Amino acid sequence: MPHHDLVIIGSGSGNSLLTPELEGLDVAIVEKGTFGGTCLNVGCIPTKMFVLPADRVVEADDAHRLGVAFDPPHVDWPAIRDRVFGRIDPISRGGEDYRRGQDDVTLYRTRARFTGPRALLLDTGEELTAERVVVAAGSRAVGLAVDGLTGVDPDRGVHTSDTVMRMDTLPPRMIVVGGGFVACEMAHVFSSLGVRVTQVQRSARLLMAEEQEISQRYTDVAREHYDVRLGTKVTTAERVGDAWRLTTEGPDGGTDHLEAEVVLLAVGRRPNTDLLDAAAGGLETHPDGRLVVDAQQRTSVPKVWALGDISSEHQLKHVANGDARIVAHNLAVDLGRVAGPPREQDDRPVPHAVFGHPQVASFGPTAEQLRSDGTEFVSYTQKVGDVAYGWALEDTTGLLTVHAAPDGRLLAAHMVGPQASSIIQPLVQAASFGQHAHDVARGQYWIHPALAEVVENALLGLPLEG
Ligand SMILES: Cc1cc2nc3c(=O)[nH]c(=O)nc-3n(C[C@H](O)[C@H](O)[C@H](O)COP(=O)(O)OP(=O)(O)OC[C@H]3O[C@@H](n4cnc5c(N)ncnc54)[C@H](O)[C@@H]3O)c2cc1C
Ligand SMILES: NC(=O)c1ccc[n+]([C@@H]2O[C@H](COP(=O)([O-])OP(=O)(O)OC[C@H]3O[C@@H](n4cnc5c(N)ncnc54)[C@H](O)[C@@H]3O)[C@@H](O)[C@H]2O)c1
Repeated sequence: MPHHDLVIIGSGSGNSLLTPELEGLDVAIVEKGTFGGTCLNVGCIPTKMFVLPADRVVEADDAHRLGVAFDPPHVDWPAIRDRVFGRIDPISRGGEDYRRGQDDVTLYRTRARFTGPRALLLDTGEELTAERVVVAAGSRAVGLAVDGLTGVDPDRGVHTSDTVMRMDTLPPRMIVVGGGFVACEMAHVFSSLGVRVTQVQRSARLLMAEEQEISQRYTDVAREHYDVRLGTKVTTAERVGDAWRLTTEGPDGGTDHLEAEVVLLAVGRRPNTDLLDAAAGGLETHPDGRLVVDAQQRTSVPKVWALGDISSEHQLKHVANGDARIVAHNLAVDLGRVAGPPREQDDRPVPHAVFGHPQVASFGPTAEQLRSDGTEFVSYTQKVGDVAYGWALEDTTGLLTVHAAPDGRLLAAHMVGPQASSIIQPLVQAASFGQHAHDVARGQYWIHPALAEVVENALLGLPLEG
């Protein structure tokens, strides 16, 4: 039975663990799916590459407000799709070939599950043991339990984000079920590319977890672009010819029927612990299936660490990468290759962005959460349309809300609007380093008349003490 110094389960963020400090170890990587994991192959990177042409279409359509008109776009789906995967697939293959070429790395292209602490059985029948194990097995899209919908079936038009980006042709109609990150980004992409999209969201707004006004504005804009059904759930599904007919129940209890060639299920992701027989490995899990880890990313079993979606409450790539940096360091400390102490998670804010139309970006609690926690705070909302670049953009919907402690510490920022994912970063920095809001605003020049003046003005608007 092969015994390795280190076994890594999952080649997404797990593949970035092998820093120079770990050189020379006998390492095994076990990967059951496409090499490189979710972000590279079916997640962050392809989705954002699809969002870009979608943004172009919306911008061109919107340009009449600036005095410029374009003809309706010609959308070449195979060209759009092949640009994306023509770039990504070779990176995945190259990464796999590189690992195969390393003398001290063994790649097992199959599923692993635990049979005991640091003991694994592969679907090929091979058994492995290891001195150290890192579980980086990620998460997967969940399905929808609805009568008539017998699971994800891309050949019959029932997709998740794993398959929808590789469709041969664009369908005339698509029903997107869900109102979170994936659903909103995909509804933006496919509606902009000419598909008649209906988004079905069981809650009262899209992106419900966002600050209420941001979620409301996002929902209002989405409704201008495609059909959004709020407070609506899918009750049954049936196949009608080449299409799906979904029966829905609306907020007033009334039923309706929606038809589309493609149904995209975007109703959340669950950690892959069940595929791993985590319990057999002695690994404790949270009620939602995540592995329990401490601040050093150690699981409940000695010399077994975990990182990324399998253990994190944030299913975000920058968080998985941060976890991987901690685990790589702590492995090196454990091996005596670098001096301690081990690294720990700190309380830095975790930002996220939704690359829909418009973009949404945020970190920290919403006003509602701050109030229910009894936190003392002050707020200011700066409209994008009220700064000079916002005039240039003719922006009517963008805004940035900042929440701060009365002493000037930034607690949260929530933005909807153009390039929100980048605009918000100076606020993430200020909050991460404990900078005073007014120091950030007045301790530097803000390029005029750049969009970042939204940040400057939001900070200056905060009614702080002193
Ligand atoms: C459509 C979409 C868009 C996204 N966009 C963004 C974004 O813009 N920004 C952002 O920050 N995040 C985004 N995310 C989230 C981000 O992709 C994930 O948080 C991140 O990829 C998680 O990395 P990971 O290493 O934990 O898991 P993964 O990258 O999923 O790696 C886990 C690997 O483990 C393998 N595996 C699982 N179980 C086993 C087993 N038992 N044996 C062997 N191998 C196994 C899997 O096949 C997989 O390759 C997006 C996700 C999706 C689905
Ligand atoms: N830009 C990004 O950073 C990005 C993009 C995509 C995904 N992600 C990550 O991946 C995670 C998963 O994304 P997601 O959009 O699948 O999940 P999500 O948790 O963001 O949204 C799930 C949505 O499905 C709805 N839902 C859940 N169960 C349902 C049911 N039975 N019927 C109808 N609706 C139901 C919820 O109300 C919610 O609107 C995100 O939380 C995020 O961390 C990040």
